[in-house]
Amino acid sequence: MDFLSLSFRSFELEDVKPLKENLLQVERDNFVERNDGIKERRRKANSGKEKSHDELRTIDLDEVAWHDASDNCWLVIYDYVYDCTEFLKNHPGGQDVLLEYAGRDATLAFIGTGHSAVARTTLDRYKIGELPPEERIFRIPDGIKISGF
Ligand code: HEM
Repeated sequence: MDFLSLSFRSFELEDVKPLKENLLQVERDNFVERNDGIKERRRKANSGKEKSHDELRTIDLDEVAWHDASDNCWLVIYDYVYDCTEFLKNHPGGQDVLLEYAGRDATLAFIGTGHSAVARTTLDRYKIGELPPEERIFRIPDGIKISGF
């Protein structure tokens, strides 16, 4: 009986060791796979961002002016065009201040109200285009550089 149980135990221990090692290896492989997946998604997201920035649509002031209503509200800030229609109801400063500038340039109002870096980052979500070079007033050679844009 003693001999039997001893030999059974030693068989058990030897059997578990490689199993544990296999499980650890599977865990390691999964981790590497997950990590590679995350890296790949980040790489794609970043390259997408750069691409969309390069391919920004040119929108002139005349087209912007047509979007001056609460269900269709575009703003120009620092020569970029933003579709703020969806953002109107979420703006911490209220809808009215945005609607005052619907369809036109709101750069000085935006800068003048001392928006935070968070607000400037929020802007990125709504960017749809930029003014043609001949209509820009800030982003021209030797123009005023506004930090954060
Ligand atoms: C799409 C453009 C805009 C975005 C994304 C935006 C975003 C924000 C955000 C995130 C805040 C919270 C405070 C902060 O983080 O700075 C804020 C506050 C405010 N915004 Fe805007 N904003 C925009 C345009 C404007 C414009 C054109 C005006 C015009 C005057 C304005 C007036 C205000 C005011 C007065 C507050 C202060 C609210 C308070 O503290 O009670 N915003 N905005």
